Amino acid sequence: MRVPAKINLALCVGSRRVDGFHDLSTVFHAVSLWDDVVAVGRRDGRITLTMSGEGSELLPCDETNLAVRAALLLREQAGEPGLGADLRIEKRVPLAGGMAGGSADAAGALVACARLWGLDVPPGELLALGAQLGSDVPFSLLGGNALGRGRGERLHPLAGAVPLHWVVAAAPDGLSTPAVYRRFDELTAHDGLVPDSGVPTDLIAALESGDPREVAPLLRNDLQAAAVDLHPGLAATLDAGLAVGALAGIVSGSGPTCVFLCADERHAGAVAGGLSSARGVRAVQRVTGPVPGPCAAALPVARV
Ligand SMILES: C[C@@](CO)(OP(=O)(O)O)[C@H](O)COP(=O)(O)OP(=O)(O)OC[C@H]1O[C@@H](n2ccc(N)nc2=O)[C@H](O)[C@@H]1O
Ligand SMILES: Nc1ncnc2c1ncn2[C@@H]1O[C@H](COP(=O)(O)OP(=O)(O)O)[C@@H](O)[C@H]1O
Repeated sequence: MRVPAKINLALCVGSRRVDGFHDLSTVFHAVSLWDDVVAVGRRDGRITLTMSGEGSELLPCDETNLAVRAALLLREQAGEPGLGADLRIEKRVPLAGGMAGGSADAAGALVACARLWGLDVPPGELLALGAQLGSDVPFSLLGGNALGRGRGERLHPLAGAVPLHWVVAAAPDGLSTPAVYRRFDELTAHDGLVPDSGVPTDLIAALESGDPREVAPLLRNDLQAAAVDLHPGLAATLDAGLAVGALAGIVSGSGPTCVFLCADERHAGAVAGGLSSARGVRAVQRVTGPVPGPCAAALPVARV
């Protein structure tokens, strides 16, 4: 089961709610960088996990891993405690990079286990289970382009199938999502700013046009200042991408991965080449989006 990473073309962050989450309007965009999740049956009712690839040596394989939690939640929901599985994950999405790799693994485990165990779970129910595991998990199931509201879990699929070309610049380390949201709260309070989670309608219209030059000036990430504050090297990475000709550069979600929008495939090749030796950039990859998630047909495309 191949599950894509995401970037946020717009991440409009509102105030912190009483439950500790922030209200959002975010335009999710799934890109061609995937974690692979496989579930193989076992008869002893145990759920085990082995991981390889990007950052996997830093992750526990016990019941704190999002993929194991996903399998346990699905089994509990099915009311079949005897169901077992060996989960195997090949990671390619940068760990703690703001590209929702953990959410992709949880989404992959839900779908792979549902198939393995022969459970007929309607896609809408899978999305609801995903939302219990993390705010980004429903989008990892859906993929494509989607507007996320609430804490990011309420999804409206968006039109816009023309591929956009991106260069992804991974950082040598990760950033903690809660720490970035906390820094966002501190910075907005300090600067007297009013957080605004209004829907970015201009960006949504530009995305529908498929013209990267229309999309570029409308990319927006309200968490970017907080991520750069916690990881000052990101400012140089963003500058380096613009210096080698990217149409626009932005921190992906809570960071520290930076993504650069390019005009077409050739341009992406040139930008990737220019960025590959930039200081503070661990790895550079070219990707396109949108790409479908494993439950792509779960919801109809909406007009917002
Ligand atoms: C910032 C975003 C943008 O898509 O993703 P990443 O860039 O980290 O991948 C998301 O909002 C992250 O979603 P996800 O990583 O699933 O977060 P969760 O597990 O639900 O929550 C982790 C923590 O992040 C904070 N959080 C998350 C979502 C939200 N709308 N408001 C928040 O304040 C809370 O502190 C929460 O305890
Ligand atoms: N299977 C998993 N893959 C990645 N991270 C996981 C996984 N299970 C739990 N986590 C936890 O989720 C955190 C966020 O990881 P990740 O989803 O890669 O980044 P981000 O939230 O920035 O997109 C990790 O630091 C780790 O503690």
